Amino acid sequence: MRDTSSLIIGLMSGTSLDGVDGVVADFSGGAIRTVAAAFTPFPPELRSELMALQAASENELEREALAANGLALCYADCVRQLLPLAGGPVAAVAVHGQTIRHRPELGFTRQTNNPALLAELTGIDVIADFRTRDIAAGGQGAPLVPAFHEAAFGKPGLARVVVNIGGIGNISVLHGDGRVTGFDTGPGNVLMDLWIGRQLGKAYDEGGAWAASGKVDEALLAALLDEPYFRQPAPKSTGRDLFHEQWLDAKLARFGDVAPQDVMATLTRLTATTIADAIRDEHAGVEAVYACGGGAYNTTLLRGIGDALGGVKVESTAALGIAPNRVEALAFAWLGYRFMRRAPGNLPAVTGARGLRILGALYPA
Ligand SMILES: Nc1ncnc2c1ncn2[C@@H]1O[C@H](COP(=O)(O)OP(=O)(O)OP(=O)(O)O)[C@@H](O)[C@H]1O
Ligand SMILES: CC(=O)N[C@H]1[C@@H]2OC[C@@H](O2)[C@@H](O)[C@@H]1O[C@H](C)C(=O)O
Repeated sequence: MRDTSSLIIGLMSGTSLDGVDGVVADFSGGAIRTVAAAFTPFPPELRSELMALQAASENELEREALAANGLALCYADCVRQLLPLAGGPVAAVAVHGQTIRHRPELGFTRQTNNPALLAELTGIDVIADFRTRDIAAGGQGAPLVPAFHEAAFGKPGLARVVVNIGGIGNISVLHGDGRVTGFDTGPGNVLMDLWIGRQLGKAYDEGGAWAASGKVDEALLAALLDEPYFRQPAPKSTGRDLFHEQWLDAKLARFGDVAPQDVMATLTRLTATTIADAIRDEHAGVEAVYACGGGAYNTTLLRGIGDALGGVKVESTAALGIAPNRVEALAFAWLGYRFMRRAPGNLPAVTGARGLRILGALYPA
């Protein structure tokens, strides 16, 4: 492996299933610097196949393998956009893959991917499969970003929370004394995206404007909050395996008379409340909350989190120097860098693993 270069490409495609976020990161001299960023949307057929593979279906072995090949083409496309902007030789591509099942309680998680094909297409070392080793060590295999959040945003003496609001939400509590805790809080945008897609044919609620036009239905909110996952102690992680369309429809069944924009306001409040409750349970006196992931662009949601925390300041990670839509790809570049140095990437206090583990597997160029 050419570890003379500290330039790593990180690629993340998350539970929102919108496409691939990529960055070129430079870790020289202990710094964390984004050199370039790119986004490759999924072709609509790939997106709908990846969505279908989230649940059991006919002939899924073959279909998963074919989807993995399609995914590798998208990843390669993102790498091709990034390479001319890198400004030097890239040592490795660190790629998350696409989660299609996450069942740590059964001892597995599946990020579909074809890293061998990506190595073939790019001619660069590929590091993939970041979650399975943590699960093998008894952990959840998720969330993995808290270690990166501490490295990038931690500040001694300050209690900060970083909340990633993608399809699913997860918090990293940086206690300011070196301790880091965190877990998946539940739905981030996944239910909101489902609802606005069904009602208005839009991919998401831009800025949270539609939610802001409705009012929260307290009875529906109580029904949505009546979910054992929210009460389960950490370590815990979740995904579309639990928070899917059927989950939402079962909850909505008794509330057919609630206006669509009020349902939207209530789903937005659900995400805000579960995140705020999780933060409060972890730390009584956080000084600031920084949001990343696409949900950081939803001002109604951020206002909801701040209000639920009694006025704690909630702003995006841009305030700390990293654009919210780049944080996850940067985190996987960082995990790739850790792998190259054979340094552990997991935090047992977060995932529940028996110990620190080196995360990832190498597919040489
Ligand atoms: N301008 C915006 N206004 C409101 N919401 C937005 C905006 N931009 C993005 N989003 C939301 O963010 C989502 C994408 O977020 P992101 O890319 O962080 O998710 P992900 O990485 O796929 O998920 P995860 O972190 O769960 O793996 C979109 O589906 C949408 O709901
Ligand atoms: C299994 C899986 O892909 N989990 C994702 C998902 O998206 C958000 C949340 O659920 C988090 O647990 C994780 O992603 C981030 C990047 C993580 O591992 O920290």
